[in-house]
Amino acid sequence: MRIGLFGGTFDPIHIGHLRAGEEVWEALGLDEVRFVPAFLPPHKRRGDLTPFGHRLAMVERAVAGVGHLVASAVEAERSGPSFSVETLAGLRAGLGPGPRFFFILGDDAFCDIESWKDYRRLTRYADLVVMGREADRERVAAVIARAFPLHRPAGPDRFEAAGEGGVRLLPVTRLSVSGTDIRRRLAAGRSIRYLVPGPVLRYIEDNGLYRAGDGPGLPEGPAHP
Ligand SMILES: Nc1ncnc2c1ncn2[C@@H]1O[C@H](COP(=O)(O)OP(=O)(O)OP(=O)(O)O)[C@@H](O)[C@H]1O
Ligand SMILES: O=C(O)c1ccc[n+]([C@@H]2O[C@H](COP(=O)([O-])O)[C@@H](O)[C@H]2O)c1
Repeated sequence: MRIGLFGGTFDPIHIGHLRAGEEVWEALGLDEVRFVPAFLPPHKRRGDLTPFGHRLAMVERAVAGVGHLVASAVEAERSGPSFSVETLAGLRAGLGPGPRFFFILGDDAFCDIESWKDYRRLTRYADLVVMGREADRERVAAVIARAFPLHRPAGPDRFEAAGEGGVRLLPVTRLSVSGTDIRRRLAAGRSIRYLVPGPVLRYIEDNGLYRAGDGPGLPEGPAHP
């Protein structure tokens, strides 16, 4: 079984994440892509982070009825930050050597990977799939060379090392949508229709999320500079 794991804060999940997950599923012939909301995102210590239960509920609604896209609560109730290497090691321990995992992340997140916990161990448990634009290929290749020095080019967009998961660059459509922009629009009382799936929009409205003054998600400015 080939399982994609797409981690994120997902505050909220939006059409950019969903379209990217769909394209990775299709391009790599995966059985499923699991969207994994981080219980405590290691690098996003926003005081206004929406509670995990709401972020997971929005992911569940976003993928409902799509068999190959799945919501995963694997990082729920983790004590301390949700380090990806621990998530992958836990999944591997639970499921054995059978499934092949593909950890999916954007090139923005990947270019920061040298600050992640035990990042070199990630390829012990999974292949890394870096979604990005062709234009950013050189920048990503430079990070791969530094962060995964044992991985050697094995094709234009693939890097491999013996006995390890590979690292590959995969161009996907990057819709110009972000959680930050969505939270700002909602805090300003503006529409986010069509930036998130209808059931996610309804969930946000029904639960009063991201509203100025009383919601749990009230960004004052960029989530990160
Ligand atoms: N529009 C998009 N298209 C494809 N991938 C995206 C897009 N936005 C974010 N990602 C990727 O999804 C993963 C999770 O992102 P995250 O949940 O932080 O979303 P975000 O929209 O960037 O949120 P925020 O604006 O709050 O930082 C990261 O690997 C990121 O690179
Ligand atoms: O393991 C780490 O040290 C680590 C540091 C930063 C981010 N991550 C993971 O990367 C994914 C995207 O994170 P973010 O902050 O861009 O939403 C999400 O699954 C995070 O848990 C993981």
